[in-house]
Amino acid sequence: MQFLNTGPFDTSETASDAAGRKRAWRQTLRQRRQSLPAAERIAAAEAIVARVSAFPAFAQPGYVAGYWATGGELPLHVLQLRLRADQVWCLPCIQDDNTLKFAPWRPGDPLVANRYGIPEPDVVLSSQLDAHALSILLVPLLGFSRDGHRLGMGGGYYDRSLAFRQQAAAPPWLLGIGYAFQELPDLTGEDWDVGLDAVATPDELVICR
Ligand SMILES: Nc1nc2c(c(=O)[nH]1)N(C=O)[C@@H](CNc1ccc(C(=O)N[C@@H](CCC(=O)O)C(=O)O)cc1)CN2
Ligand SMILES: Nc1ncnc2c1ncn2[C@@H]1O[C@H](COP(=O)(O)OP(=O)(O)OP(=O)(O)O)[C@@H](O)[C@H]1O
Repeated sequence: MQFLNTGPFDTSETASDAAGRKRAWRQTLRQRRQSLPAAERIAAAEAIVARVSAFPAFAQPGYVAGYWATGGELPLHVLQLRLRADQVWCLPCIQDDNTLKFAPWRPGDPLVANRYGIPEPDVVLSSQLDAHALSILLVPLLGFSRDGHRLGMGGGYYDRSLAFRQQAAAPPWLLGIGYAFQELPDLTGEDWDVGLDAVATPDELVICR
């Protein structure tokens, strides 16, 4: 069992201290993300296009999973508009077993709200793709470290759906998306965490391994 008490933290930190630290980070970062001025959010949506495009795997054709930005998440609609003809934009769909599948979505296609009120493509299960079928996933995050650790919303959806990447090489490539202020140098991993291959912020593309 691996705890979060590595690095500069007191080595006597317990698992519940670590959980409390993660909770505090989540609260602070959610608030900071929500309160970002609109002008910065707009600039970020533009700037992220060049950063994602610099990721070598983005040159490959195939299914690109994004997300429908909510709660102050970095918006991806500019990126979606700039996809090439050989790339198909997909959005995550939460399953009954708390994993994610992914469905192609273009503006105008029907949407339905999931359990958190986030829009998902309104398509039958047989039209939804398993994460294995994707060439790249743009993964939403609350926090990240330069070595590819990710702090998410706490539902474990991405870790559960991408567990196979702990043993298998890409694709799908996992590219975290966030603002530079979401970097947490002291973020460490849990046993079930699936590492990110890279993180794109409006300022830079960080290759994690
Ligand atoms: N845009 C987007 N879509 C996504 C994710 C995401 O992080 N961002 N997910 C990434 O996993 C999945 C959904 N996971 C989520 C997990 C928690 C909450 C959330 O708001 N939790 C509230 C409690 C809400 C409730 O219980 O009803 C909270 O933490 O306060 C939202 C989405 C799939 N789709
Ligand atoms: N592969 C897995 N199998 C079963 N449960 C898992 C798996 N991965 C994560 N979980 C569960 O999900 C819970 C939340 O994990 P974690 O706090 O790492 O979420 P997160 O990555 O921040 O959330 P999200 O992916 O939804 O943004 C954990 O308590 C863990 O029990």
